[in-house]
Order: sequence, then C-alpha cells, then structure tokens
Amino acid sequence: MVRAFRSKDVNAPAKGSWRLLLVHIRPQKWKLVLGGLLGFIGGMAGLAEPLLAKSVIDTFQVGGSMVGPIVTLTILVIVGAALGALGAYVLERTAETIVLNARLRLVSRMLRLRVPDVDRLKPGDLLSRVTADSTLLRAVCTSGVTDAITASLMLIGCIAFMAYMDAVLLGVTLGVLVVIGVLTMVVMPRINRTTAQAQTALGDMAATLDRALQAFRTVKAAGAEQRETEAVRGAAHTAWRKGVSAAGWRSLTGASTMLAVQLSFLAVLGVGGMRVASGTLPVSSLIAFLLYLFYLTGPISQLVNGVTQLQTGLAAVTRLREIEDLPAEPVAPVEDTAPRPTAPATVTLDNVHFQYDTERSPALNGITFTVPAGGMTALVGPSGAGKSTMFALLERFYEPSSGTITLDGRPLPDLPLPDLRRSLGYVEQDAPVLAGSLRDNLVFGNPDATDDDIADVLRRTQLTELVQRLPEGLDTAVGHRGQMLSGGERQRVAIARALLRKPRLLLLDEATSQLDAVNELRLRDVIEEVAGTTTVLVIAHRLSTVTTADRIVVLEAGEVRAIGSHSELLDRDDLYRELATTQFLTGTEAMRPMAAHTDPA
Ligand SMILES: Nc1ncnc2c1ncn2[C@@H]1O[C@H](COP(=O)(O)OP(=O)(O)OP(=O)(O)O)[C@@H](O)[C@H]1O
Repeated sequence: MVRAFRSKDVNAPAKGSWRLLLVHIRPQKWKLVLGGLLGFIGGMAGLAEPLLAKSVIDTFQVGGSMVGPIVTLTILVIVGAALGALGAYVLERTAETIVLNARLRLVSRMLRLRVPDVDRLKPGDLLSRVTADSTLLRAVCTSGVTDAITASLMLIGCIAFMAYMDAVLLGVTLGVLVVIGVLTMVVMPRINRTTAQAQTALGDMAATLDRALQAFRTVKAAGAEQRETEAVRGAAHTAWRKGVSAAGWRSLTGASTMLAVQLSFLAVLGVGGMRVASGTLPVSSLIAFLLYLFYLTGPISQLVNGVTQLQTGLAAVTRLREIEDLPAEPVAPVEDTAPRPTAPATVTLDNVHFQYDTERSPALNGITFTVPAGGMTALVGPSGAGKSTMFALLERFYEPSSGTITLDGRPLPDLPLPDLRRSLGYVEQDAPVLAGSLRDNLVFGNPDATDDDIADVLRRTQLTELVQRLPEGLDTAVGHRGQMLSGGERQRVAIARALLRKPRLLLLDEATSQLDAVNELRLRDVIEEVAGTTTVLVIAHRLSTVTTADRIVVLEAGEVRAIGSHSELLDRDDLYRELATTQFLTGTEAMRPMAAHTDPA
C-alpha cells in the first residue's frame, strides 16, 4: 500500500494547532464576530423568554392583564428567531470563505512546491488534503469557533440570569456541571488523535487509489485489480476504524453532556422543591430556574459540540499546515513585459556533483563540459548514467550538491527562476500529455502562441495530418494523459509544445524513441533545423538519432567519459564504440548515419 506523506506524529496532541487555526480565521474575524453577535443577541432574546414567562405567571396569579406580557413575548420570539437565522447565515458564509481561502492557498502552494518534496508526497494524499481536510475547516469555523464562543456567551448570560433567580440553585447546578465538564475535557484530546489518524488513513486510501488509477492499464494487464482493491480496502478500513473510534468518543461526550443537564435538573428539582416547601423560594422562581436549566441544554450541547469540532478541525489544520510549511519556488511576475533574449544559450557545467538522497550513490560525480551556443549536443551513455538528472538540474528541479551550472556565464541561482525556465524547452522522457484538447497541450508552454505559430510547429512535427484526421481538429480531447494518441503522436505533441515556447535551449530526453524510422528521420531534420537558431541538448539511447550531432558527450556512472563527434568517439572511446556496435552503427554505417533509414522523399 502506498504510504501517504506522514504527519510528523499523528499521536501528538495538537500543540500549536490553535495558532495555525488562527491564521485561517484571523482575516475573517470581524465577520465571525458579527455572525456570532447576531446569534448571541438572538439567543439573548430567547434567554429573556423565561423571565417574561415568570411575569406572565406572576400577572396571572395577581389577576392582571396578560395581553402586554404575551405580545412582548411573541415579538421577542420572532425577533430572536430572525436574528438567530441571520447570525447563522453570516457564520456559515464566512466559514465557506475561510474554506475557500484555505483551498486557494493550498492549491497555489502545491503547484509551486519543489520537485524533491513532491517526489516524496503522494498525489492522492495531496488531493485529500485540498478536499477532505479543508472541508473539516468549515466545521471548525461554524460549529467549532463560533458555536464555542456564542455558546460560552449564552452560558454566561444564562448563569447570570440563574444567579439573579437563586444563587443556591445555581451552586447546585454548577457543581454537577463542573464534574461532568472535567470528565469531558479528558476525552477531548482522544477525539483530536483519532480524527488525525482517520484523516491520515483517508489520505493513504486516496494515495493508494490514485496510484492504481494512474497506472490503470498496467493494473489490468498485470491482473492486479484484486490486490489493488484489497490495498484500498485496507486503508478504507483503517479510516473507518479510526472514524468509528472518534465517533465513540464524540458520543460519550454528547451523552455525558445530556447526563450533566439531567442530573442538574434532578438536583435543582430536589433542592428547589425543599426550598419552595420551606417558603424560602417562590414557586415562580423555581419554574423560571428550571426553564433556564432546560434552556442551558442548548448552549452546553453547542459548547461541547464546538470544542469537539475544534479538536476534529485542529487535526485537519495540522495536515494543511504540513503542505504550507514546505518550501516553495518563487512566483513568476504577473506583468513581465521586459524583452526576452532570443539568442541561443551557452551552458557550462563545472565539476557538478549531485545525489538524490544520502542513502543513494551520487547520480552525478564531478561533471564538467560546455555546450556552446547553437548546434546540437548529444548526451549518450548507459541507463542510469545521469543524463536525465542533468536536465533536471538545468531546469533547477534539484540543486547540485556542489559545482556550478551557468547559462550564458551566469550561475543558475543568480537567474530568476521563471526567466531561466522561460529560456528552456523541455521534452521529458515519457512525453507527458495532459487531459484536455490538443490545442491546450500545444499552447501549454506559450499561451500567447498565434494560430500561425501553431500551424508552423504542426507542420514541422508532422502533426498536420493528424489534426486534419481528428473529428474536432485542434479542439479534439486527447483523453487522460493523452491516451487517445499513439506513443509517437504524444512524443511529437510534446516536441511541438516545446518548440512553441521558442526556447533558447531545447532539452530533448529520448524525444524520438517511439517514432518509426520515417518519422524519426523527419523529426531529426526538424531538430537539426532548430539547432540552427537554438541550442539543442539531446539525450539518446539510439545513437542513430545523434550521429550528426556537433558534439557527443559520453556519460558513465555520473561521469563524463569522452566528448567528440561520432567518428572521433568511434576511434577514441571503447564504451561509445560498444554502444555503436550493438546498434549496428560502426564501419560504413557510421560514416553514413542516415543509411539505416528509408528516406521518405
Ligand atoms: N527522483 C529520483 N530519486 C532518486 N533517485 C533517482 C531519481 N531519478 C533518478 N534517480 C537515480 O539517479 C541515477 C541517474 O538516473 P538518470 O535518470 O539521470 O539516468 P539516465 O542516464 O537518464 O538513465 P536512462 O537512460 O535510463 O533514462 C539512477 O541511478 C537513478 O536510479
């Protein structure tokens, strides 16, 4: 089963989480106060009802007119209900805004995270944080913060009225409530803990399911549906167990609240009854006090529910914070009208070392070479030699452990990251195509590309015919990860996308591996043409694609073995000769690299 990005310690109490919660709540505090205040005033109107009821009874006992008190009581009920409803709406709306802001923060943060951090994270778990965890924040703001605050105010108001009624009965009530309250507080941290565990299990479940969906065809081809289903079921059951456990603690808290009110009622009835019998308390005061006690049920349940929701939400806030705490790349300037250089770039690597993590051997071990402006430079070497890693360092997905990489003589860290990436066109090894239309995919790296630009790259990458064949032309959907295109078409789309960026340095990682001989040859011509105006750095396993390169860098185990042209390397480098021999590119073929292909013309 895929393990989602772990919370540091899901068993740890929510230390500092309150502060995290405030970060989300603070910008909306006045709206929350307004909503809470409206609810409070509505509640206070309700609170005055028992008092008026007492005056109705007193008036009734002395035979006075009851019209006045009853009309006042009715108005109070209506105003109280209206204010309560308005307050609830303001609170719910504000809570939705808080959730929205949290989601926007999270999403904008996520796409700016650094590649090494995202390597560790699981996409499904990330999604569950944006959806499920952020939703819990809503409950924190409505039932949590606001309920807790309004209920506390109501409770204080209620207690003040009760004190006004009879201090002795209030003492009896508080005595019972405090005992049960202490017991409840003991249970609260358990709600936080089990909720955090349930949310983590939910993240695991999403990550496991996402893994299977990402490799849907592989799962089917491997007959792994049942195993993957079991893995997801395992995570779902863990989420269920933890959820049930949290529900148990919540029910216990709810039940003890009810018990507290019932016990207080019995105690007040006993003590109050004796005091009425002894003549120290009017019966109307006892009735009013009992009405307050019943009224108290609402704020107490609300308070307990609020604190429970806070515990639940704090677990979620902690998970949101884990993403927000990760370092992010700088944001590109919104309005960047500065003219962009267009000349081909020069790249220099000087004694570059890089290790993905300390437990792995270095991927690059002191790489030094220069890629001059313009022309084609090829990187070849056995699998795992570090070729793709070098591209990742050029894009600054990772930083070298030591050594320097420069672009036009400037160390990469000195260049604003958006400017650096704007200079590059990168076709990844698996030529990813995104869900959406073909046009979306083409202009992905350059949304300002004109129709003429698009038509030009389509022609150069031999995609014009494909577009003509598609039912809706450029606006045809290409399916999840471009599944509706062939492997070769995906590669050409990825190359077209990179070319549309008009890069100063074009990075092609195995860009033609899935093309047939005819298309590979055509595309080679395109790349050679591009190399006239742009620096092209190409990684190739099939040497036939790079025999005409201006220079070829042979890499082995993270080190540069040799640099030269195809014929020079055939003479000088054993590894290169071996690679060429196994690919039938020695002897006369080596001198006529195109001969292996049928010339389409
Ligand atoms: N994200 C990663 N995390 C950890 N190690 C990695 C990562 N990517 C690559 N490696 C390791 O780094 C080394 C170099 O990998 P790299 O992909 O650069 O090789 P390559 O020469 O491009 O190989 P290939 O020709 O097979 O694509 C390999 O040992 C690989 O296992």
